[in-house]
Amino acid sequence: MDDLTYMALAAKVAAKAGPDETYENPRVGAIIVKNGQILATGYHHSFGAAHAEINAFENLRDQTDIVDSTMYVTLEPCFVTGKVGACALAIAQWGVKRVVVGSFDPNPDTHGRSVTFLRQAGIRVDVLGTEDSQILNPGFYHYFERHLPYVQLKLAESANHFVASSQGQSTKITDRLADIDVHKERASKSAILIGSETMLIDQPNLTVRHVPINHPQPLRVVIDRRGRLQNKMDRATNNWLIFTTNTDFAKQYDNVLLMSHGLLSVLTSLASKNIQSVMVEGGPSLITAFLKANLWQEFIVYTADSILSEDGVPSVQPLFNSVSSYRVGNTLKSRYLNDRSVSCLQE
Ligand SMILES: NC(=O)C1=CN([C@@H]2O[C@H](COP(=O)(O)OP(=O)(O)OC[C@H]3O[C@@H](n4cnc5c(N)ncnc54)[C@H](OP(=O)(O)O)[C@@H]3O)[C@@H](O)[C@H]2O)C=CC1
Ligand SMILES: Nc1c(N[C@@H]2O[C@H](COP(=O)(O)O)[C@@H](O)[C@H]2O)[nH]c(=O)[nH]c1=O
Ligand SMILES: [Zn+2]
Repeated sequence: MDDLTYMALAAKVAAKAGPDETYENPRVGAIIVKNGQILATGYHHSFGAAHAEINAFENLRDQTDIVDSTMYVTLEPCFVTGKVGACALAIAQWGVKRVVVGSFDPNPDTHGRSVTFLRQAGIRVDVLGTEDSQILNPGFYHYFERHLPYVQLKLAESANHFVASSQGQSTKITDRLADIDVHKERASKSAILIGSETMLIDQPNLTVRHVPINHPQPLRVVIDRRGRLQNKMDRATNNWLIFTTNTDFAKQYDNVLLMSHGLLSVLTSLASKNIQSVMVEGGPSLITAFLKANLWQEFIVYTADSILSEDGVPSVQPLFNSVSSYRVGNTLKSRYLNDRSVSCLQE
């Protein structure tokens, strides 16, 4: 097998973890090859857990076999010690002869540094420049390359395209199976964002509850330009972040921030708080504003099989073709991408 085939295999191994499990960490796969034989594979299972390279090493039947082997890894090994030790340092000590990297790490803490370090340690390093890692981790690359959170818009609608049964009403649309899927989507994000009307009408929790997580809950964010939540601060306590243009409101609370230039300034502010990805969970007015401002990367719509009254709150109809559409139980999940270069391999 050639380098590209081994790398494609490493990407498949990386995809064994879901984005809801690795959260703000990238999904990474590694393969150890010697004399044309795959000796071990490994991947990053979950946020804060051992990295792919370490797991591959641990999975070797005989760890002395690592000497003079080739390690294929979808993403440049990490250079700095974070939640776990730096993989580049471990690899340099193992006696690996060659490291084949799929893509440079976009994180400036590592970018190019591990490749240089391993070469200086006498290891041959080849960077293939394959796209697997970008496809596996669109949010991770978007955040570090564009310095803005990856924005996923999301709505749940009835079969006849309404998001609520009437104005001022909260309506449960999705069933249990779809809710589990929604919560997996939530679990892969750093923050969940809603508009003020949704906050006032739905009084939502916006937590991950239907799937287990071993990482922090997403930050809950509301855009409330007029400051209508001013007298309802019992719900939006310190755990929530509120963006407003109402200076009096912003002066009163530490978790209420002034937004100066519309939605882009909200995203810029979130990026400065290390928020890598945001799920915008409605309502339709806010989703439309993100679409119009072209400040989105992905839009998912859950279409239930139920019918709501024609007096309901209309959903947002995407004017582009979905890149994937499949059933989650009785619900149709459609995914639309703004940047067609980002594929949907993460499913
Ligand atoms: N089924 C589903 O998936 C969902 C259904 N819903 C339902 O939808 C209904 C509410 O819908 P909707 O009124 O659209 O609610 P939104 O949550 O979108 O809130 C609307 C408010 O958002 C703010 N807003 C609008 N445009 C912008 C902009 N460009 N920049 C910043 N803020 C903006 C405005 O308030 P201000 O000017 O004060 O900032 C506006 O009044 C409810 O019935 C709710 O139950 C809600 C979410 C999801
Ligand atoms: N009604 C509706 C959704 N509505 C969205 O979910 C929020 C409620 O979240 P929580 O309080 O955590 O359950 C609500 O404010 C709105 O943003 N989502 C869905 O997947 N399906 C649904 O039927
Ligand atoms: Zn690492």
